[in-house]
Amino acid sequence: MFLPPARSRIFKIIVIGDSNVGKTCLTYRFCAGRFPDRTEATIGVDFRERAVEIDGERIKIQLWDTAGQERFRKSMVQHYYRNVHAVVFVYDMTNMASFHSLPSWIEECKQHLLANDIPRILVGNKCDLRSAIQVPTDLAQKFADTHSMPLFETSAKNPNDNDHVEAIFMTLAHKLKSHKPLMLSQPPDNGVTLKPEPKPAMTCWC
Ligand SMILES: Nc1nc2c(ncn2[C@@H]2O[C@H](COP(=O)(O)OP(=O)(O)OP(=O)(O)O)[C@@H](O)[C@H]2O)c(=O)[nH]1
Repeated sequence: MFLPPARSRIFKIIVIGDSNVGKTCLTYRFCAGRFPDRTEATIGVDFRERAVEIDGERIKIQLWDTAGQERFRKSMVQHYYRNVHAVVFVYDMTNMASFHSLPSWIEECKQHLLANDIPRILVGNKCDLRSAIQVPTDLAQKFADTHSMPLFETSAKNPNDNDHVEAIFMTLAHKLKSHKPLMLSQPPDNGVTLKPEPKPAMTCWC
């Protein structure tokens, strides 16, 4: 008897933070395995997806790369937060203002997310720009502790950090596996224009 293959469970993760902190580059690094050749300011939301295998189960990680610029996100905000399984807050380690913006991103999240127990992580990006770093690790760690989030410092650009970017999203994926995810056969259509990336050939990092 022919049995159709089981559909993968899908987890929706939103990536938020100020404009220019590297949200697009981080999501691209995880889904395509490399730094993008060029990026432009995200308008509304971009969407990337990657299938991974955890403990023998294939799951799909759907990354919602949101616009950091207020004028590009206004009308979209309610769509980002629908059915979210996890949140990644990103700041730029070379830009203190992006770190100081984090409380307002956390507040926005609080206003839109119904469940309080959604996994959240904090990512300081651009650690490759060593001489330009403005946000000390101990300050970021204190902030992360206050908000009960794990902190990761990484670089979407430095190829040596590829494994680290992997680890960040895979840590989330492991956490989510024990949560109750959405079962979807295609990206949700909430009236948002989603731009799927070409499917990269990826293997799972474990
Ligand atoms: N040196 C360095 N530059 C980075 C890194 N990540 C991103 N950038 C650069 O930072 C700039 C902004 O990156 P994006 O990924 O487009 O930033 P974003 O947060 O998605 O910006 P919005 O779409 O406006 O919200 C680009 O010029 C990237 O090349 C990194 O890890 N290191």
